[in-house]
Amino acid sequence: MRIDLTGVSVEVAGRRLVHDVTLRAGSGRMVGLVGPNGSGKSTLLRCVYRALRPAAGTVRLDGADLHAMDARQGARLLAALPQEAGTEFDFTVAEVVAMGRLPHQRGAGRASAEDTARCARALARVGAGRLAGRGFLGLSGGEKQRVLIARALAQGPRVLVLDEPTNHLDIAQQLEVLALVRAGDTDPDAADGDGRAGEPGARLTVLTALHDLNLAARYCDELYVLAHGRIAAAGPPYDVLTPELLAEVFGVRAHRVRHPETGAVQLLFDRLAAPAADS
Ligand SMILES: Nc1ncnc2c1ncn2[C@@H]1O[C@H](COP(=O)(O)OP(=O)(O)OP(=O)(O)O)[C@@H](O)[C@H]1O
Repeated sequence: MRIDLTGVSVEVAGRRLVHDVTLRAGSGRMVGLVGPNGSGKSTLLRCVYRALRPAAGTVRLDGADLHAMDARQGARLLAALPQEAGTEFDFTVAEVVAMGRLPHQRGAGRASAEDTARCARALARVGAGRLAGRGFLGLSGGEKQRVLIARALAQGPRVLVLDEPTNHLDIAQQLEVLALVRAGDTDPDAADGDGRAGEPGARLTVLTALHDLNLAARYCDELYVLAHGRIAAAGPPYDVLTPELLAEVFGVRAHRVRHPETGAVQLLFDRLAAPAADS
């Protein structure tokens, strides 16, 4: 499923934080949103997963206006993992993952045997099946993140929106979580409450904010760079992450080197002189 943002601007408390963003993630593509702290990544993503409405512009899934859909319809197509997501109540892991099935349930929302099986499958896919009976609040940051990804997968979406999914993860977990998301496909048994099945094995479309530029370049098909709430550059990762752009947007001097075994490009960074402090 394709996601198109066209001329999206976002305002919070009367202040325009995101200006005129046009972005496309083609069906099955993984698109990264990178940019310095405060550049507007979370604000833009909040608009995509409908925590905010755009002040201008549209967000479309295969051409259909996401903000015109009812909440359940939208939640069957798009699942999100917001930054600092979680729950303040001490639910079990199985209960947290089961929340992903709510958009598919009718009336009082009783879980069917199929819902339960899909939740177990989602937990197994993220390698967290053994955590099902544990309390969510007692998990480590990395375990919580896996469980929340399982909840998003259990939702049976076509599109995943992730805000810094590697936050709090050690390096091995970062690589594993991104590989998991990258390889994610729509659940082949994803018949929803209307009996509509996802295309079997179709790849999920992923839009994710990431801070680590090497990880973003390694896992994403395309990158969009945000600076001061506007798109500064977009395209294939190493076309976008030029030394000039990295100096201008991130204030770093970048060197490209090759991984000695795989030959993959790696970026090394040095801080450029910090800009003069505000007077
Ligand atoms: N509710 C709010 N009220 C006022 N300003 C806000 C609000 N939310 C965000 N901002 C401001 O909007 C700007 C963009 O914030 P946002 O969180 O979208 O950036 P970000 O690129 O995700 O940053 P980070 O990389 O640090 O997570 C920041 O200057 C922030 O202070």
